[in-house]
Amino acid sequence: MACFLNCVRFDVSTTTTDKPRIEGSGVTCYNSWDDVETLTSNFSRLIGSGGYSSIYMARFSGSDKAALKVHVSSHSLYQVFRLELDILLRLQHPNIVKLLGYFDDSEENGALLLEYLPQGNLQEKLHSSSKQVLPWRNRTTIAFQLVQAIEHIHEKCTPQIVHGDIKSSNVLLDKNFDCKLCDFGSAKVGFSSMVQPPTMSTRSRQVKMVGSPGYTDPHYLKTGIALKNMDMYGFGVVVLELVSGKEAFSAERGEMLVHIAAPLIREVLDSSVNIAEDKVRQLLDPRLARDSVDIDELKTMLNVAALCIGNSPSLRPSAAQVAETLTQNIPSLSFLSCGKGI
Ligand SMILES: Nc1ncnc2c1ncn2[C@@H]1O[C@H](COP(=O)(O)OP(=O)(O)OP(=O)(O)O)[C@@H](O)[C@H]1O
Repeated sequence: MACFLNCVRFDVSTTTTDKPRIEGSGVTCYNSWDDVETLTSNFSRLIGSGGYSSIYMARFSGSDKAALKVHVSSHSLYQVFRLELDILLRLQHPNIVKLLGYFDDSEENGALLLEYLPQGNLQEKLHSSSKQVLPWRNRTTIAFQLVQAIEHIHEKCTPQIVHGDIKSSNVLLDKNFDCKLCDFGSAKVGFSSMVQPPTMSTRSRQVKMVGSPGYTDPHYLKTGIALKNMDMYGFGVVVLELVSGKEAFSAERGEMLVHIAAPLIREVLDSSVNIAEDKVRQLLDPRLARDSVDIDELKTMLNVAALCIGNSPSLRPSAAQVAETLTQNIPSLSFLSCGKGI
């Protein structure tokens, strides 16, 4: 927290005495930095942090828990905040984190008030040393809900949105372990998703600084063009994490999960349903009891992951196709799909 507070500039000129106002969408617009301080009891509890922001526990309407995401104060990061705000103002989906309010000084400082997700992020749930193991049923449900959120931004929003940073730490979990996609700070909207980022060196055709290790589509690294199937690649890696309980990238061993899983993935793609059960189970998270995991469901999850991380982006399935495959092959998901299409 200390680091964050050093970075934020508390500019008195940005503080006005205007009262918060509730906009048409039901989102509250806070006009004063004092309101932000009050919401977080003066930034007293840090609950998460990312590359560009710190997330504090907040109280919304005096009592309900909420999370306040404060972007580091700078002119360039203000654009990241504004992008995330504009996107969240447009989105309403049960598997996408809900925006409750925001503060925007129109120059450098911005904060997003979000619904609070008490179970934290999926990365911590899967890879922390906690004894609590996420059951198989929750893992398949999370995969399905995540792909529904992706389908929503890809297919049901005009203009379309490419999230650009699908990874397990951007998947939050509510009290029932239902998933909510968050962090739209790397998103690309409409035609901007086709534009090469400025970090692209035209001579070497190498993107200098993009993506999260272990999750970034190699095709994006080569071309710098953010397409929907880049999100499907990140999704495929998250499915591999759900299956194996292994991290997408182990800094300790310098190892990527996609490389560890590559031999099995190749076999899955070659032989699909005929692959030997023992072989498939080799990648399964050893913390899951063998008989708690149906072999056909496991094969379906692996098959989906394999197709999503495939080398040829144009052959990757769409989010809608993955959602359909999952519901057709994992019976416990069929009742969830009844509420689809929000
Ligand atoms: N609404 C929320 N409820 C509970 N925890 C949250 C919430 N939003 C974020 N967090 C926590 O804070 C972490 C960082 O959030 P987020 O990914 O939005 O920040 P970021 O700065 O955009 O990160 P990145 O470095 O990935 O760009 C999450 O992984 C999660 O642990």
